[in-house]
Amino acid sequence: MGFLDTLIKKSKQAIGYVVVLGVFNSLLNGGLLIFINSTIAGKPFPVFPQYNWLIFIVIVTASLVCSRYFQAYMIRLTNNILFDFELTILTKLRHASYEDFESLGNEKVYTAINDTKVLAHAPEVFMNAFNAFVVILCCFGYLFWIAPLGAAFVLLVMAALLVFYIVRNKAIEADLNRQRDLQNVYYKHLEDLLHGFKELKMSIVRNLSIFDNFLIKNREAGRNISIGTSVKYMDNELIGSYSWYIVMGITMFVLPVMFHLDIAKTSAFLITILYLIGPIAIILTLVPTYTAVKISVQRLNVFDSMLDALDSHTAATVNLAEEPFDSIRFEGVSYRYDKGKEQGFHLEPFDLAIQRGEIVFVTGGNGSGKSTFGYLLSGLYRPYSGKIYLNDREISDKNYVNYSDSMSAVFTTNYLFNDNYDGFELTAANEQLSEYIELMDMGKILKLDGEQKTLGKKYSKGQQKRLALIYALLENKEVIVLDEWAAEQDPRFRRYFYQQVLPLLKEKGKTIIAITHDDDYYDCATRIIKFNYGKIVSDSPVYAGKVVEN
Ligand SMILES: Nc1ncnc2c1ncn2[C@@H]1O[C@H](COP(=O)(O)OP(=O)(O)OP(=O)(O)O)[C@@H](O)[C@H]1O
Repeated sequence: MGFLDTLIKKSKQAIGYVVVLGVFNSLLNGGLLIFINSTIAGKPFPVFPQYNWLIFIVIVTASLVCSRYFQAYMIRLTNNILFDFELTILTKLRHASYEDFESLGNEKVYTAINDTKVLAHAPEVFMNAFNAFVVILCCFGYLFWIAPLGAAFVLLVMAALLVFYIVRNKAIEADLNRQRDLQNVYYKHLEDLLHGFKELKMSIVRNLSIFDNFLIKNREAGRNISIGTSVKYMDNELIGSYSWYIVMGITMFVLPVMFHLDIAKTSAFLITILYLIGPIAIILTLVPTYTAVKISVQRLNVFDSMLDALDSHTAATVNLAEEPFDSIRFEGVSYRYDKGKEQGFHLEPFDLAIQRGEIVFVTGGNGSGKSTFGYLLSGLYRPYSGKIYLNDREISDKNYVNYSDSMSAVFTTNYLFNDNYDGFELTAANEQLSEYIELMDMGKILKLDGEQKTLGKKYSKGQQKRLALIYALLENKEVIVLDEWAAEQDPRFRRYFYQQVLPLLKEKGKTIIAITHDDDYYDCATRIIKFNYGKIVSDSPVYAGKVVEN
C-alpha cells in the first residue's frame, strides 16, 4: 500500500470520531464566549442564574476533557501513521533489487523519511484547522446575532487584511525556493569538503578554490537571501499582529458611530475578536502546511513508484539454499546498464557453466565487465536477456532471493556491519571461528572476549577484507564469490591466500569464483575466464599449474 493510501485509510477511520469531538469542543468554546460576554454585560445565564459559577466550571471542565481526548487521539493517530510509513519504507527497501537501490540513491531514502514526517502530521494540522474554523464560525455567528451590519463590516476588514497577508507570504516563497536551491548546492560542496578532506589538505589551489569560489560564495548568497526573507517575514508577522489592532480600533471607534453599537455590544465584539486571534493563527498555518504536504506527496509518489516496480521481483521464495550445490549455468545471458538504449556499457550474450569444486578466476582489463559479471553471478543484477540455472533449476523472479542466498560474496567495496545480523557465535568457544581467524592470520588482532556484537571495524583495508572473508566462511555456503579480494593483501599473504587458502577451501568442498588481476597466481585456479570489452574472449582450463589456451 502506498503512502497516500495509508494516510487516507487511517484518516478515514479517524475522521468521524475526530469531527464529532472537534465540533463538540468548538461549540463548548463558543458557548464559553457567549457566557463570558453575557456575564460582562450583566446578563446572567437564563437557567439557574444563582449557579452561574458552576455552569462556567462545567463548561470549562468539559472543554478541557474534550481537548485532552482530541489531542491524545491525534498524537496516537500521527504516531501510528508515522510507524506505518516507516514500515512501508523499510519493507520496500528490503525487497528492492540491488539495481533499483543503486539507481535510487541514499539521499532519496533520507528525503522520503523526512517527507513521511510532514505527511504524518498533516491530519493533525488539518483537524486543528477544522476545529479552528468551527470556532471562527461560532464567533461570527454570535457577532451577526448581536449586530449583523457591524459583523459584516468586521468580516470584510478581516478578510481584506488576511488576503494582504497571504499575498505577501506567497512573495516570500520564491525567495525560499532560491534559498533551498543554494542549500542543496552547499551540501554538495560540503560533502566534497568532508569526504575529500585528505585530498583538499594535499593541494593549496584546491583548498582555496573550494572555499573561495564555492563554499564562501554560496554562503554569502545564502546569507543575503536569508536576511531579505527574514526581514520580509518579520514585516509580515508584524503586519499580521498589528492587523488585530486595526480591527480592534475599528470596533472601538468606527462601529459605535457607524452602526450605533452600545458599550455592551462593543465590548462583546472586542472580546470575540480577541477570542478569534488563536483560531485564525491556526488557519494561517494551513497555507505553508498545504504546500509542504503537496511537495512531500509528489516526492513520495516518485519514491513509491520506483520501489513498487521492484516488489514483484521478490514476490515469493523457493528454497534453493538448502540443496547441495551442483552447478550454475548461464544461457544467452546479457546485461545492459542502460536497459536497452544502445548507450553505455553492456555485457554481450554469453553461455557458461560452473561446476561444483571449481576454482574459477575471472580476469580482464579495467572496465571489461568482470564486476558486472560478478553481480549477475551473485544475483544482485538480473540479466537483460537469457537465463540462469542453479542445479538445472531456472532462476526466476520468484527465487532470486534464494539464489543469492545460496552463495557468499565479498565485494570490492565490502561493508562490515555494526551488529551481528547473522547471529554468529562470536566467542572463543566457536571452533570454526577460531579456525578461520587462524587461517586469515588475524589471531593477534581479533580478541574474542565473548561480549562483542561484532569483531570490530577499525582495521586496515587488507584486514577488513580478511574479516569479511571470515564472516563469509562462517555462513557455510558452498559457493563463494570474491571480487579482487587479494588486491589489498601484502605479497606474503597474497601468495599464502592463493597457494594455501584456496586449495584448502576447495578441499572443504567450496566452489570459488574469484575476480582477479593477479596473473602470477593463475596456476592456482582450475579455470580462467577472460573478459574484454563486455565479452568473454577466452575460457581456459588449468592443468598441472598451466593455463591451457583454447
Ligand atoms: N552503475 C553503473 N551504471 C552504468 N555503467 C556502469 C555502472 N557500473 C559500471 N558501469 C560501467 O560498466 C563497465 C564495466 O564495469 P565493471 O565494473 O564491470 O568493470 P571491471 O572489469 O570490473 O573493471 P575493474 O577491473 O576496473 O574493476 C565500465 O565501463 C563502467 O563504466
